[in-house]
Amino acid sequence: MTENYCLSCIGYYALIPFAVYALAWIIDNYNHRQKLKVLVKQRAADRKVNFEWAKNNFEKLDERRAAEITAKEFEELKNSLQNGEIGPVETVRAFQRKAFEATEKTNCVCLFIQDAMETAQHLEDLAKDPSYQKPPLFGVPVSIKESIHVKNMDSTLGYSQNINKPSESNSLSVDQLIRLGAIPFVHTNLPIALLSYGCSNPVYGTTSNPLDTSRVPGGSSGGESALVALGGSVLGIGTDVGGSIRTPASFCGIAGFKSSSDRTPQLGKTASIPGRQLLLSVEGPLAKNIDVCTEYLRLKWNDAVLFEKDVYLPPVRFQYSQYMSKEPLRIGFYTNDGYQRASPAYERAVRETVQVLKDLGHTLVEFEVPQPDHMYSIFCAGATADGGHFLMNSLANDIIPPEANIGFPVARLPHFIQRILRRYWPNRRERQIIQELPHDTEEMRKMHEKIEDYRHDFVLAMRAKRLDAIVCPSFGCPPPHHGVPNKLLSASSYTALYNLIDFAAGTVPITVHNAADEIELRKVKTEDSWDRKIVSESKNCDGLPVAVQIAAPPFREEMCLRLLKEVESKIGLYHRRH
Ligand SMILES: CCCCCCCC/C=C\CCCCCCCC(=O)NCC(=O)O
Repeated sequence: MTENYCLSCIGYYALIPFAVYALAWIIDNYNHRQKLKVLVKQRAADRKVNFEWAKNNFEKLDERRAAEITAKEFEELKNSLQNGEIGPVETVRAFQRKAFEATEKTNCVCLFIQDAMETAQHLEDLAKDPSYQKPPLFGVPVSIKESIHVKNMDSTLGYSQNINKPSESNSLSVDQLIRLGAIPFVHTNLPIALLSYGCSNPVYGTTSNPLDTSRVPGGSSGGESALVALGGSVLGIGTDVGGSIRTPASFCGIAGFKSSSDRTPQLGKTASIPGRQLLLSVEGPLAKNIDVCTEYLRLKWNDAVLFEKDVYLPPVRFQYSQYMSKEPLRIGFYTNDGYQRASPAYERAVRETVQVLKDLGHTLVEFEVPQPDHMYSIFCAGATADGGHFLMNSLANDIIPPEANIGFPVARLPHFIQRILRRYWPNRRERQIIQELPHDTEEMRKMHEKIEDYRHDFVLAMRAKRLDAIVCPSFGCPPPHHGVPNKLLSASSYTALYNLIDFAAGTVPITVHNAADEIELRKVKTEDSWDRKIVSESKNCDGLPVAVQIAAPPFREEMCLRLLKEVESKIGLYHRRH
């Protein structure tokens, strides 16, 4: 009896270290969260002061003059700054006002970059010297996605744990923009961790679509698309690893372009998942039309200094011969990628584009995406890189409001449970994704091999039909309501494919959702919750823009831009309206 009593006492004592450890963990966690909450509050207060500063600053410029300046299209703005009709200081002030109004409507600006005023004043002083040669973007204010480093500004990526960690230097792209005469003047909003096409985070809140504020502006460069669409910036720089330039551009009715990864530097931005091997995040432009994107890329690729600063960047200049060519091309097209049927309006947009390209003398050939289920599953594996380990740890370390929640709880489970789920998870498409998430180095190596093999298969499929480029939907559905993107991964398959195979790809808006699309929607068959969400989110969106996507192999960026321009000039929304 006594012996039994002693044994059970020892048993209880043995639990004490565990209890102490658990208690310490709970206290630590609580303290950590409290600290984060303080940081978030502090940032909200600092942001208020920052916005007040911007307001005081732009109010120094007459409102009518500001409106005159911001009404100018990119080319006209550039020329007016070149010929001295307007100056950099007043131009920054004019765009600050417009960006301020845009953020009142959509919450698209994180912070105004205060150094912009100094840069503008410096340019103005330089221009007083008659021998000064104005650089090509002299005085043009540009907006920068928050994940791209700007000296003295945080790149939080929407994590509260990253508040008050300012960048020590500019990213290469920001440095280059300044060298070209441009003035980075705002940092724009994004979804926490960047891996979403919504746009919500605990630090700066939720950005809305300017055309329907109950819907998302797209992501992750959603602050950019909302701002540019509202005229608060003539050129925005975003990043794209699964569609984060093209999706927000499509959702807000503007143009967006991402090159293949070899044509843009990697230095100076914080990637959603650092150390990712094959799915590299790519910086690129968002603007009201594709000409502005092209002009920016022309200047970017013709700047020899860029290639000196990043010795790993292949020194490939802007390829005028591709861009100016009038040679008819063979172009593949599909309305359905075989993974996720897109809303009818996107299918119609492809059919209308195909007709336009045929009329222009190109040959259009139907194309089937090889192994679509495999394609999207290995994309998810490649985009998260380590089975979601880094992502889930970073998220677990933060405070995530429900509308910003991008977590996929499966990745948080112990691997032996995930291995069971790989077999028995009820939803087919989710099961396929879980099966590809790597759990050890061998699986990770195999994942990379699968991506390389898939790239090769895709190129062979294009070669078999002798294709130069591909036309397809820009996305699976119209901008969904806030909170939906993270429950509807599959709609991103149309953009994700071109990151997986590292092609150049761009989108231009060419039509709007209409009543006939909604009638067509009634015929759509649904298999799972993703299909059903596509259908429900495609309702009541009359008038929202619909874009088309054009993609081309790496180092054929300029050919891709040429085709986007041809389509936009014929049926593009803005060309038709203005
Ligand atoms: C049960 C399902 C398990 C799901 C595993 C999901 C992995 C999620 C990966 C990708 C989601 C794709 C959404 C695409 C968003 C675009 C991201 C982007 O381009 N970001 C830009 C950047 O990182 O620079």
